[in-house]
Amino acid sequence: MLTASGITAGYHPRRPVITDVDLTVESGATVGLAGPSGSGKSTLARVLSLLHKPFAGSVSIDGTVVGGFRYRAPRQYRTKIGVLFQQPRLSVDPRMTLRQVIAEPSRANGKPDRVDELSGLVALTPDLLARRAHEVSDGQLQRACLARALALRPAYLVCDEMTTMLDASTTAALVAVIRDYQSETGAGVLAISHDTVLLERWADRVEQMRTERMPTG
Ligand SMILES: Nc1ncnc2c1ncn2[C@@H]1O[C@H](COP(=O)(O)OP(=O)(O)OP(=O)(O)O)[C@@H](O)[C@H]1O
Repeated sequence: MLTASGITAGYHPRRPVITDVDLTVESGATVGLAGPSGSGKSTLARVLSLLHKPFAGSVSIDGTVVGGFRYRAPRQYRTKIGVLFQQPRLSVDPRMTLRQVIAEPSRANGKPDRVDELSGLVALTPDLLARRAHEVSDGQLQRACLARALALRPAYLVCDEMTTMLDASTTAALVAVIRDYQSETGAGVLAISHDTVLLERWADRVEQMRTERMPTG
């Protein structure tokens, strides 16, 4: 289980974006997270991915409270969680080829890269693997980001508006890849989306992010 307990988090200690939020993603389950824009879904996703330190509360993985966030997150926990963001371009060095993007987590962790296997999974051809991030479409780049997210065989996958920039057929293809990965490995998935139709189809249950304060702007 990937669990957030009593999370209060945000970008200014006096104005937290989320207050005392609990959320659990069970192994093998797909949990949807819906809620209005600005309600803090991405903030919670970043806390659960150990990328953002909360003001209060804890994240635990399979029963153990994780001791640190960001660069202080222990590697054995960080690598258990794969993350996909809405805008693949913001999470990729544009000078890297897609092959380098997919190989990066394995290289950084001293593991053999599985680029051929992973690229087959997300249907990226050798021709596309040789292109740089700025030379491919958003959909092709998001396919590479999904392959990268699966590279270390994470026990949990956090998908934050992963499909917002994509057309319907790429969305369906990526969701299918995640479903297959899940049935093979028993991974738990957190799926955040504005698209309630997609969430109803994709998730086993859908949680609502409650709003503490109205979004400004
Ligand atoms: N890096 C940041 N610095 C300061 N404020 C931020 C930052 N990121 C998000 N916020 C603010 O935190 C609030 C919650 O944002 P967040 O992205 O978590 O919500 P969300 O529910 O994911 O919204 P959306 O559905 O629009 O993505 C918003 O008011 C946003 O402006």
